Amino acid sequence: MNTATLSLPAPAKLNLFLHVTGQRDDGYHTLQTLFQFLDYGDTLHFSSRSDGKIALLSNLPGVDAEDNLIVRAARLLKEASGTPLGADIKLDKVLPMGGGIGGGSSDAATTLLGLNHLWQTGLSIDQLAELGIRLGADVPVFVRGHAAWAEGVGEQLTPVELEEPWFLVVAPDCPVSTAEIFSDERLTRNSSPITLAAFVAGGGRNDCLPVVTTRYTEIRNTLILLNKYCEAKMTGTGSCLFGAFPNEREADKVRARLPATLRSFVARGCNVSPLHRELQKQA
Ligand SMILES: C[C@](O)(CO)[C@H](O)COP(=O)(O)OP(=O)(O)OC[C@H]1O[C@@H](n2ccc(N)nc2=O)[C@H](O)[C@@H]1O
Ligand SMILES: Nc1ncnc2c1ncn2[C@@H]1O[C@H](COP(=O)(O)OP(=O)(O)OP(=O)(O)O)[C@@H](O)[C@H]1O
Repeated sequence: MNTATLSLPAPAKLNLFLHVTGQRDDGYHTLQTLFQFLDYGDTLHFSSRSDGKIALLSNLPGVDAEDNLIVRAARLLKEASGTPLGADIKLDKVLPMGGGIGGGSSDAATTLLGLNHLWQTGLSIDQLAELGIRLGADVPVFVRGHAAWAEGVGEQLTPVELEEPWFLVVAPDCPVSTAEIFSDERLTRNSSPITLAAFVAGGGRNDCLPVVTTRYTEIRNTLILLNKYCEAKMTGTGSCLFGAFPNEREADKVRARLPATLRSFVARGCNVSPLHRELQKQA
């Protein structure tokens, strides 16, 4: 039944800053943010099926298969392309969930690009990004695969070239629901827009941070701890915190000083997504 297989990365992202600039009539918030990828993430394995079934062979605790963004992405692509093919999909989950590093969105984007390749459905990146936005605000940047300045709800993307430092990412054992933070009445929703130059000169903050640290003591305490060693920032709506370092050794040194009970990893910032680098090799 299997006709072809493909294994691809689903990397994490960081929001290097995040300003909430307004709220649309549909409730979604308009943002300004800067996305960069990490060379660290989940891995997905795809096998084509001739009987048209979409089967996720790995269980993600707390998420029904039908709600999994991988299955939703596969169904969306199958419907949009009209392919008679299906797929068996396995997920090696590495990224903390509810961490603000975009694990679910990245899994969805890898599924869209992976199956588009495997099924030879021939959709363009623009078409895949349009499908992606239906699954989540963060999916298009993973589909396009380049570090980007983002506006709108995160879908108006301008590719940028940034420095590629090493990051120490710390994941408090404390998943945060994005919807919960965006619905908190204390959230700042009227930040003034800034420019990329202003960010590079040291501007920009994460508007969600005050709400998150008020709601989660564990994240507040982890932020205080990480700030002893570097300028600690939060990605997305949390819970992950990060600091930038000029090389891997410096990042590892700080990591070694953190409590062993605190989940953390060191990864390189990437302007080109590891997914796209891998797909280029397959082309
Ligand atoms: C915070 C970021 O991670 C920054 O990159 C993203 O904007 C969130 O993207 P995401 O996780 O893909 O979020 P979605 O799954 O689209 O949205 C989850 C929920 O968060 C709220 N939400 C999300 C994004 C946004 N710009 N405004 C919102 O108000 C909405 O209530 C939505 O129902
Ligand atoms: N493949 C998937 N991987 C992770 N979460 C998934 C997946 N499919 C569905 N979900 C659901 O999405 C929720 C958010 O997961 P995710 O790990 O993407 O959060 P996040 O990193 O905070 O995302 P973002 O930064 O995009 O807000 C999970 O709690 C889970 O219920």
